[in-house]
Amino acid sequence: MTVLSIQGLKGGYSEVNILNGIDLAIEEGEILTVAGTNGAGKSTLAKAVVGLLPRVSGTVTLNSKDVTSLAPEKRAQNGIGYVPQVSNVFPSLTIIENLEVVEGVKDRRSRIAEMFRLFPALAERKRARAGRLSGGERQQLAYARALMTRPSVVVLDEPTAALSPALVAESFGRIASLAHDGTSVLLIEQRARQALAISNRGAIMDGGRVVLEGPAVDLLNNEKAAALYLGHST
Ligand SMILES: Nc1ncnc2c1ncn2[C@@H]1O[C@H](COP(=O)(O)OP(=O)(O)OP(=O)(O)O)[C@@H](O)[C@H]1O
Repeated sequence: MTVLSIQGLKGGYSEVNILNGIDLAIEEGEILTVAGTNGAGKSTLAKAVVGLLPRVSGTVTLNSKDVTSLAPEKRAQNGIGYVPQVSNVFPSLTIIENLEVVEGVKDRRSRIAEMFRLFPALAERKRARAGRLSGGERQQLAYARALMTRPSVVVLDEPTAALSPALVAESFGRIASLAHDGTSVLLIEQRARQALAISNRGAIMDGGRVVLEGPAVDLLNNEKAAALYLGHST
């Protein structure tokens, strides 16, 4: 079943389009990696999907419902989770407070308990202020916040960007298990090879367009993709 469908998406921050017509779809429990050059429009695509891009045309459909005209809060309530690249937690609030302030959560107590089960490191430090957490803990909290509403799809914008190398593999493992549990993932990543290695499908953006798309394994073996977009193999 298609969970998220993006059709003919164009838009930007002003009258100049950054996205020049994007068509993508993600099935249930699938990870779709979006990679590409710097400035290709990957973060802008993430913003368009979650409702934060000021100017868009085209459609975003979630579980067969057209959510294009919905505000970000409504999209979240409908099942789109988002972990932005920066500002993804409230530094002055404690871990537990960061979870308590997520809007649109029905069974809050049990969801918080579930998040502490999924992220035991957060449970241990639940009264610590988010601003005092390590990069890895902070990211776990950002994931937990995004998962509070039981999203059908989570949009992760460069989740490994601020992590030490030791934590990168752990982060990809966490993303894989999210999808294994049935959550679809739109994964924006600079570490394209590692991201594709845990993905079902991949798309490569350049100049606001998808220039290559297909099964992740095909992209990993595609010489053009490797030479132009995937960088070193480490
Ligand atoms: N808030 C903004 N206002 C105006 N232009 C912006 C804004 N954010 C990004 N842009 C522009 O949109 C274009 C695409 O940026 P975007 O961040 O989406 O690229 P990206 O593919 O995510 O790149 P990177 O991998 O470097 O983060 C760039 O030309 C950028 O300068």
